[in-house]
Parts: sequence; structure tokens; C-alpha cells
Amino acid sequence: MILTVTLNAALDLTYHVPRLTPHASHRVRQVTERPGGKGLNVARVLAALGFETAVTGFAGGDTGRELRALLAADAAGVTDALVEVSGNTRRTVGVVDESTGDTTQLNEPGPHVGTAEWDGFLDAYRELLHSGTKVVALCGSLPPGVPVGAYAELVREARTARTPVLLDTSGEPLRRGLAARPDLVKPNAHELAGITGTSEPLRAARAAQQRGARAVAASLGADGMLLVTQDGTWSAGVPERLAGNPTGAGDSAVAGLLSGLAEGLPWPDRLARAVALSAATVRSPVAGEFDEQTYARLLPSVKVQQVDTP
Ligand SMILES: O=P(O)(O)OC[C@@]1(O)O[C@H](CO)[C@@H](O)[C@@H]1O
Repeated sequence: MILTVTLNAALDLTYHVPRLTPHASHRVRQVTERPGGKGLNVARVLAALGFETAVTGFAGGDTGRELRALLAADAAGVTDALVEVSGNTRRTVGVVDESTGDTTQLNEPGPHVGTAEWDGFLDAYRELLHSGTKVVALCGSLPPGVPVGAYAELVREARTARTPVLLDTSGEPLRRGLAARPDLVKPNAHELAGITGTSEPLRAARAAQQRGARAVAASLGADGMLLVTQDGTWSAGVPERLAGNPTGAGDSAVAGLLSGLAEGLPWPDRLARAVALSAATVRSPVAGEFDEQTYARLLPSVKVQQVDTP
């Protein structure tokens, strides 16, 4: 089983408008509601690919109930191992400007999580690690009340359980998480620059590796991905530019890397899967889903190149 953790799960609302203009009123052309937050997106993509997948994290209140009902109705069949919290699960709103394809994201902070709730989660997480979890991904922002070192703690628990662990977060939780030595981190270029102070992706990825990650997969938007590991360094991209909604493309990259890790594929094959899934997600109107035909078409055409190490 592949486990994903979303401490700050969300009900994702996506609005499509013909053109987004600040200070103006808009008619929304299309509305979608999905169970979201980064780890839920990763899990939904994995389940659609046929992997046995479970999600944990917090869910609570009316929004939490709605999120869980949507998850249960999803034909792909993600196992719900979310832990109840007293506060209300947040909503996130993505506004897609159809004239440019650009997306504006508005993310609520999430429910306050108390100390007893966090301790209860840790118990549930340990149990999941010891009951059939093959690989685990820790994804997204932290809700208020959860300690800033939470991911570092979850990485350490995974390492104690000898479960390979991937971390996808940003800022101080990422900085602290790195020091706990996760097997893989997946920052985007902005997040990577934020923690290393360098905007050149290769130098920044190596700096993140020196801070503790065994491997670093940096997503570089339309420029594809860069992967720095102890066995080699590779870059990969798709041979065409795709227009669409990029929200969730990074989560699909995580799904590609995780599935390859679970299957024991060589690093270049994991990277190819991540890049093709990420691009196919841009062609889907909402996060956590990908266009299957685009994925099947792109996967054989992904160019993975070894990067010479000086
Ligand atoms: O606030 P976070 O946890 O950083 O990000 C949450 C979020 O914006 O990320 C996903 C796209 O990656 C959306 O589905 C989701 O709601």
C-alpha cells in the first residue's frame, strides 16, 4: 500500500472564468469540487493508475464530511484513513483564467489542531506505517497548531519503520524536514530557492541534498524536472508545451516518483513517469486528475538526460 499524508486537507473548489480582472465581478462558467490538499491529489492519481493507496491527515466539521463523502464516491477507490479533528477542514479556491490559462489560488489556513489531536494523529500514523505501508509521502502546508517540526518527526517515524519517505512541502517545515533525512524531496524551483538561497536549480538541488535529503527532484514548470541522487543526476522534459491548468501538476509528479519507488524502477524511469504525469495533469481541468490519453502519448516521448557531475 502507498500512503499519503495531508495534514491540511482541503475541499478544492475550481472556478473557470473567461477572463480574471482584479476589482471586477465575474460570472463563473464552470465549478468543480474535489477532495484536495496535495497528498489527496497524489493519492487520487495513484489510485487512477491502479495502485492500492490510502490517505491520512486531518478532516473535520461539515467541510471534512463533504470531502470524505466525495472521496468515498471516487470510483478509483482511495482508502480513507483520515483522523477526525474538531475544527472545520479548509477550502481552497483555484480561479482559472480561460483567456491565459493562468490560475490564481486562494488557500484558507485550515482548522486549529490541538496537542491531543496531534498526539492522536501520531499514534494513527505509526500504526499505518506498521500495517502494510510500502512507501509514504508527506505533502502540503501545516494547519495552525501543528508544530513546525511536524514533518521532521514524521520522517523520523518512517525511517524507524524502514519505510521510504518522500517530503513535499515548503519553508521552515521543509528546512526542518530535510535535516531528518527523507529519501526524496520534491520542491518546485521557488521552494528550492527559498530554502537554499540560490535560484540556479542544479546548485540549489545539490545544496538541499547536502542539508540531508538523499535525493532531490525539483519541478521546474514547463522546463520539466531535475533529479539529483546519490547514483546520478538527470533532467527530463516533454517535447511539447501544453496549455491548461497547472494546479496539481507537482502532485502528479510526486505520484509518478512514488509509484516508481514502490515498484523499484530505476531513477530515470521514475523521472519519466513523473514528468509525463505532470504534463498530462495540465491537460485536466482540476488537480488530482490527469488526461489519460495525453499521459499514454507523452510517456514514451519523455527525454531523460544524464547531467554530467563536475
Ligand atoms: O496550502 P497547501 O497545502 O500548500 O496547498 C494546497 C493546494 O493548493 O495544493 C494543491 C495543488 O498542489 C491544491 O489542490 C490544494 O488545495
